[in-house]
Amino acid sequence: MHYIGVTGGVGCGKSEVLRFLEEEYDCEVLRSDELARELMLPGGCCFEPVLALFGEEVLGTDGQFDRQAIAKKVFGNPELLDALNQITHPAVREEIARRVEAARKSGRKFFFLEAALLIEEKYDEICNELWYVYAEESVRRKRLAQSRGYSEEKISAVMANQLSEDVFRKHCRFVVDNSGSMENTREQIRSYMRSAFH
Ligand SMILES: CC(C)(COP(=O)(O)OP(=O)(O)OC[C@H]1O[C@@H](n2cnc3c(N)ncnc32)[C@H](O)[C@@H]1O)[C@@H](O)C(=O)NCCC(=O)NCCS
Ligand SMILES: Nc1ncnc2c1ncn2[C@@H]1O[C@H](COP(=O)(O)OP(=O)(O)OP(=O)(O)O)[C@@H](O)[C@H]1O
Repeated sequence: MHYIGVTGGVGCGKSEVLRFLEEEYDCEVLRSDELARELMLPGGCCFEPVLALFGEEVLGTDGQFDRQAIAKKVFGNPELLDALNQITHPAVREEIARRVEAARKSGRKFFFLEAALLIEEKYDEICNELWYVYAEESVRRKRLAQSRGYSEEKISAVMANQLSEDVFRKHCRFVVDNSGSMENTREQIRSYMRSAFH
């Protein structure tokens, strides 16, 4: 099984790329943001420790975490973001390993893992290769404002906690430029897949 990590900064198009891969190839895909979200639900292994870190003020009326309230706190405060990461990352890492093993046993050809933090978390040592989904910053800002209503300040705060384009490029074997249409992006991926895994 080829184990491929898909990374890139906020709003570059990782989720769109995974959606395409899921449709087109015999693969299992895993979105680590989604997994972290599951583990932070009431009853999940990260719920109590995260609650202890932030207090009841980050709980919504439904008893689940209010992600916006947490984002507001952590993206302007590196120590607090670090404390959150220390709770979520080991749990996410363990669950990823379990799911990769299950996919391997089931005979899948590819496993795609999506995460913004693959390089920081040293997944280049764990995956067979990393891909970088790149898109021009102005394009990312426009898409995030339109689709998620993110403010300029929120986007800047998240970007300030992420790696520079140079570092992403240095660690990744394949760079897909998602600044244009999704069809253009799909063609770049098809072409790489043909040449790398014919
Ligand atoms: C801080 C939270 C509540 C913000 O939620 P929100 O829905 O507003 O934003 P979203 O999850 O879409 O993330 C926005 C952007 O920030 C990036 N990001 C998310 N968590 C982190 C982090 N811990 N460190 C750096 N960047 C991060 C995301 O990849 C994305 O690019 C949420 O991201 C979270 O619970 N993070 C902790 C879990 C985690 O570590 N996730 C990363 C994958 S392991
Ligand atoms: N090529 C494209 N053309 C038009 N819109 C796009 C394209 N690629 C992505 N988008 C849109 O841009 C937004 C951000 O893309 P996406 O959610 O895939 O980014 P992401 O990298 O997964 O973000 P995050 O880092 O927050 O997880 C989405 O609304 C998505 O539909």
